[in-house]
Amino acid sequence: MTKTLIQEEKLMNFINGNWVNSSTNQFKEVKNPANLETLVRVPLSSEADVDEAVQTAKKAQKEWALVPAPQRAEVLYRVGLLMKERKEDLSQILTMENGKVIEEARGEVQEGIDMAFYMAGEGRRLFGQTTPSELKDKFAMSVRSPIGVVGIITPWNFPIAIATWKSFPAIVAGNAVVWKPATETPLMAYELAKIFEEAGLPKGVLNVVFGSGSGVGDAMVHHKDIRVISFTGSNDVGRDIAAKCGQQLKKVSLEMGGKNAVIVMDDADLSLATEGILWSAFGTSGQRCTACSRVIVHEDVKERLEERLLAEMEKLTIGNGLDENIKVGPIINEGGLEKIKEYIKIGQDEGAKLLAGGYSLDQGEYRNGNYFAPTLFTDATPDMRIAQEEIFGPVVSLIPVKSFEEAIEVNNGVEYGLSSSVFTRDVNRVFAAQRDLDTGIVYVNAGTTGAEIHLPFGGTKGTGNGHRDSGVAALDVFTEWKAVYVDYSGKLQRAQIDVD
Ligand SMILES: NC(=O)C1=CN([C@@H]2O[C@H](COP(=O)(O)OP(=O)(O)OC[C@H]3O[C@@H](n4cnc5c(N)ncnc54)[C@H](OP(=O)(O)O)[C@@H]3O)[C@@H](O)[C@H]2O)C=CC1
Ligand SMILES: O=C(O)CCC(=O)C(=O)O
Repeated sequence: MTKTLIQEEKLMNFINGNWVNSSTNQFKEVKNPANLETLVRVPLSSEADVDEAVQTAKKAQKEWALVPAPQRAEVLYRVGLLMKERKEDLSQILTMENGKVIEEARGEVQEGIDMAFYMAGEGRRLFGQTTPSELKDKFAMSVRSPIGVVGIITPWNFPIAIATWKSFPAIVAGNAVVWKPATETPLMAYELAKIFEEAGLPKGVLNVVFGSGSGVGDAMVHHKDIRVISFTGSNDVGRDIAAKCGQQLKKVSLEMGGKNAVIVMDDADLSLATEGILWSAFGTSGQRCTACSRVIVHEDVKERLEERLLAEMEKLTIGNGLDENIKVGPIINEGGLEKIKEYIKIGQDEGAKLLAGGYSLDQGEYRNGNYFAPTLFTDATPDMRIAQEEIFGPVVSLIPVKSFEEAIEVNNGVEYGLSSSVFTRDVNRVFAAQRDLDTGIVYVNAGTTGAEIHLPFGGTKGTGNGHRDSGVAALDVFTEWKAVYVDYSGKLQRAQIDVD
């Protein structure tokens, strides 16, 4: 019944406010990971399509930048209202194309709605600074200026939320956007573009070009008129994009992988910790950049935690996320499934003890989908590959430690720095942990996922390059600071001279 929500058989690009065919006439089938049913065909566009979108965006941006920011914000406000009105349909389509369970899909769509209203508010803020001048009768201030055409490249795991984290601040700040969504999940992009169209966004301010990373994504990275690239995805691709942008002196914001840990101290509420681990390790089938894939546990509570986790894992229902009773949905595709299987073998070869899961499900009702059982390793050591590398699946490894200090060291001993969490009742440890955990996000007595949109989202070290999505911080990616001096003395005054 829900498949009827998808009205198109083939998608088109959205350029200059029109739905247009790609120049290649080539398509890829998009499948529902829960049953491998074909949902839609997505165009594989070309460099020429990217160029058309950029030229149109460039023209539209000049006008858009002159629209007062509070009016730009009104469009976002209407986008938020429309998203809210269509929340259930959007959530079901999201579950079909991505596989995440329906309650999580609703949560993701809600993030987009929240972002729309939050960024609409920015239209009446977009604060700059005023500051005294060194000279008499002179006024000094700094203002945020739009940058021009921005390119956003988004992944499949949060196909609507991440797009809103990037496109909403870009648009409210007066930029025009060219967006390449992940090929696996084009339907959310199609739906969001339709909503923008209905909300009255002027033609050309948002353009969507579907296609592969190596085709469309790379063409965007190299296009001289795209002045910023905001990317979320894997580390390899992010590094490559950063190098190419560096050569062109193009601003680039990167949000990449994670190897996030929950620390469970000897004084923790174990029932709460179990719940936090379960939700952040197996929610979205572990396919979150913030997913918990390590549990750093004090040796005194290790066995009790293992028992609790095993008992709760048995209750996890696996299947098609459209069923409200399902807790763990499928893996996005065959490639993702294979990668997880490889890591199970690596973990076993390294000597970690497999306590639960470790296999894919391919019989009976699971025959036509990409399902993997929630998996628990224990007695992993910090240097093992399963404790260092991003798996992007429902696999979590317990690493025993002897002290709080060791726990912090193990947490920080990975190349990534996105999210971390500590379960403890000791207020001194809470404050020391939030200071010493080298991650962009720290949770206390909660799992590693569940970011709120008005706080900065991103990580340290190999997770990014110092920029942030979400919150006011996102505006820094999509604006340039301009310093403005107004001299009203009526004479030429010179700063930077020695007045003594
Ligand atoms: N830190 C964060 O905020 C987040 C990080 N992630 C990370 O994303 C990864 C999973 O996403 P996944 O989609 O597999 O990542 P990828 O890096 O493969 O893809 C991300 C996006 O980049 C595009 N792309 C691929 N190659 C290129 C290229 N050479 N030039 C330009 N664009 C390109 C992809 O296109 P196409 O779809 O066509 O391949 C897709 O739109 C995980 O590592 C996860 O940790 C995910 C979410 C949040
Ligand atoms: O879990 C969160 O807080 C957000 C996760 C996310 O955006 C991601 O994994 O891409």
